[in-house]
Formats: sequence, structure tokens, C-alpha cells
Amino acid sequence: MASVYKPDQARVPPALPFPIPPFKIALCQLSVTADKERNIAHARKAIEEAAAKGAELVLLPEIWNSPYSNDSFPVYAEEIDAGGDASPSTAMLSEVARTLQITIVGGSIPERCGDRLYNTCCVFGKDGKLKAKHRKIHLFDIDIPGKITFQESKTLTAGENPTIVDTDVGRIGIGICYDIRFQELATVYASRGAHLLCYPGAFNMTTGPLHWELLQRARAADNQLYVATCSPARDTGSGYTAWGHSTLVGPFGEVLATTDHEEAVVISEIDYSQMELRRANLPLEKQRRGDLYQLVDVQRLNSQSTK
Ligand SMILES: O=C(O)CCC(=O)C(=O)O
Repeated sequence: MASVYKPDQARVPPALPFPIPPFKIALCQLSVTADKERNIAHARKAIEEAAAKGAELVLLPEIWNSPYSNDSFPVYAEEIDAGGDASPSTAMLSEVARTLQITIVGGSIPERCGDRLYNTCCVFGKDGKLKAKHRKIHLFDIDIPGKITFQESKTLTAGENPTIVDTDVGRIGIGICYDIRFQELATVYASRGAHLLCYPGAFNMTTGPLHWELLQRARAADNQLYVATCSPARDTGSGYTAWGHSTLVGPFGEVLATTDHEEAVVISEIDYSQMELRRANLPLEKQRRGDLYQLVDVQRLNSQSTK
């Protein structure tokens, strides 16, 4: 008989899976050019700089190996699953994670799989192994006349799975840019025990000033966890002008570190005991009215009903 899904049980705040001492995170806000080889070498240098400054977790921007455009995605796309020469960008990330013994949330790159393209984030552990792959779930299709129009769905296919991964630096939920607008995804990650949400992103000059920080702080305050974002640096000469402002937000909704739009390696500390403190100060989980509204984690529901 199919088991009964009980969303409220899923929302009991989970214990940390293992004690994780405070550690440093680096947000590498990279300049991105049309030269893929240069972009890969440049990202490697920034990761090395971050590790030299003590970072144990490095986050890269959305689409850091290619210009952000529908014309470029098919040209720069790599077959991540084939590895090696088929994916020089992820081969570099794997090698540098292993050599420097750090966890890397590798921003995103255009991925080719069969005849489809995805906007994909790869997470590498300290051993250099690929721990998770997130394909952007919500494609960036917007039209604000006279301001910004973009249709990722012209070239890209949406991913089908939320991605949450246990690493040496905590349980991390992954979203890519537009994914941050969908609070249910963040709440599902929180219900599964995430400590940190990482969103590589490239907001723009219209939505960036109003929404970028607002959305990060909302996701962090609602779910009482850490949120980290990483953008490309701004290049006003390129077809897509990124907002920049890579940021780390704490579990009280507070901005812990940020930058403006230039290239930067932002270093800050994450201390998960702050999450426990904030959850004790404001016990939202215990106060939630499951009798009036409930979160449904569809993936978990489906996996329970096939047991
Ligand atoms: O949501 C936005 O305003 C920007 C999203 C975006 O740039 C993206 O998903 O690539």
C-alpha cells in the first residue's frame, strides 16, 4: 500500500547531518569574454586566489565560460557526462577542487546532452568527484518592453529535478538565477535540511537593482538559512549587461558580504550555529499552521508512493 505523505513531518527542522565548524566561502565574480580558453584559465586563477585566502567553498557565476546569449549557448556547450576533452570547463573544476582540497559549486555552463542544451551547475567535492549536477529548472523567459526581453527557451531545455547535495561544507540546495524567484523550491530545500542555498545568477540592469538582493534576503529570512549568489562582473560592451553584486546573506536575512559590479573575489564566513540560534529565537517551524496550508514536496511524494 502506498504510504501517506505527511508534509508537516517533512518540515520538522532537521539536525545538522554532522558538526561543521565555521568556514570561509568565496564568491568569484568573474569577467567573462568570448574566449573560452581564457575564461577557463581565468576562473582557475580566481579559485586559486580564493583557496589561498582560506576559502573551503568556492561559488562561481552563472554561464562563466561563455557569453550569455542564445547564439553562444550551442557554440560553447560541453558534454559534461562525457567528461575529459568533451568538457574542459568541468575538467578544470574537478582538477582544481582535488588539488586544492575544496568544494566547488561551479556556477553554470551551457551543457549539451543528445540534441538538448541545458544551463547546468556542477558541484565538485574535495576529492574532485562530481557530487551533483543541477539543470536550471525555471528558464529565463521574460519580456519587459523597452527594458529587457530574453527567451532562454529558444535554445535551452528546463531541468526536471531540484538538486540538494551533502558536501564537507554542509547540505547545499542549488538553483540557477531565475530559479531564485520561485520560493517553493527554496522551501523544499529547507524542508530537506539545507543549510545553504547557492544561486549562480546573472541578473540585469532592470531587475537587478530592485530584485536581486530582495530575493536573496527573502529566501534566507523565510527559511532561516544561508543564501549565496554569484554573478559575472559587468561588461557594458557585451550583449547582456549583468548586475553583479554577488552576495552572502545570513539566516536572519542580513547581508554578510557583497560587492558592486567589478571583478572581485568576495570572502566571508559561514557559521551554521547562527542558523540554530535564529531558529531558536524565531521558532517559525513550530508556529507554521499546517492545518491551514501545507508545502507539498512532489518529488518526495512520488518517491513515497512508489515504495
Ligand atoms: O529573474 C531575473 O530578473 C533575471 C534572471 C536571469 O537573468 C536568468 O535567469 O538568467
